Amino acid sequence: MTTPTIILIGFMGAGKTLVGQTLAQKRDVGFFDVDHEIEKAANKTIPNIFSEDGEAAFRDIETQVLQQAVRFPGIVATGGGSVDRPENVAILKQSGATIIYLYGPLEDTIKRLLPEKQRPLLNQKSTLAFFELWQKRDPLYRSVADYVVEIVDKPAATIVNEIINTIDADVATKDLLYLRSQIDTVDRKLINLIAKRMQLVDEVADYKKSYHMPVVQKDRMNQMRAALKNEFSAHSHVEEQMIDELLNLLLKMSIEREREQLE
Ligand SMILES: Nc1ncnc2c1ncn2[C@@H]1O[C@H](COP(=O)(O)OP(=O)(O)OP(=O)(O)O)[C@@H](O)[C@H]1O
Ligand SMILES: O=C(O)C1=C[C@@H](O)[C@@H](O)[C@H](O)C1
Ligand SMILES: [Mg+2]
Repeated sequence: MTTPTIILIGFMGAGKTLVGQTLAQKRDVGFFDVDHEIEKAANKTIPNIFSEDGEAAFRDIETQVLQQAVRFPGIVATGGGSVDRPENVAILKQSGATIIYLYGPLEDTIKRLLPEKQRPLLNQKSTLAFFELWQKRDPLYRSVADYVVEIVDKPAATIVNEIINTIDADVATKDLLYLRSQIDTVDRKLINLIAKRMQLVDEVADYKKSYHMPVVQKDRMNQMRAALKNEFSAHSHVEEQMIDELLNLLLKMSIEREREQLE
């Protein structure tokens, strides 16, 4: 049986190269990185192609390499601009390959790229122009993708497992898997936020220790609860009971943590 082609698309920094390499190792198939092949074809780095030959020359080579990539038996990581040209969109759509969009909000992907300084467009463009580019590309990625996988706050290994579950699933469950992919992202965000809350609780404990204040301050707790119920009263997905139960848990955890530090 021939090895199918799986193509990863998405904005720069989404993790197409890292996730693609990990996925290829896990599936024991070959890996083709479009950016890497462009550099080999031009015999220079991407920043040098942009600065010496210009973006249009880069895009010409990208289209040629993309034509080879869609026939590669294994995992393909594209460049972030693979949907910029209508002819590339057509190549991807007609490829018959399984196309996976690694989706993450712009700010999360940019944060990863800032230390690397390897993406010429990130250095050239203003914040606004960069945001516009992301907004223009997002629907294009979605238009060619068979599956969308949420990447935010997930390690590469988790994303790889999600991709494997997604491509091995039947078509009828793909929408359910995307909803679950989004829920998994929200869960990771929640845990990161709770960790941040506990960090603040540690600072409050230090403060209370310095000023010899009691851990439990009933007025403050009642006031927090009332304010949240009031602010979210019109929200169709937030019930009072939910606020009560979540706050009970958060306050219990916080009080225990403060007591450990104060007593
Ligand atoms: N899920 C992840 N968790 C943590 N770091 C990640 C993750 N995915 C990618 N990274 C890191 O983010 C940076 C950008 O990732 P990568 O080069 O794979 O992105 P890309 O989508 O291939 O970008 P480009 O379109 O520019 O080629 C790398 O340093 C990589 O190690
Ligand atoms: O988003 C883009 O246009 C680019 C992304 C990178 O993968 C490289 O292909 C290059 O830096 C351009
Ligand atoms: Mg890459």
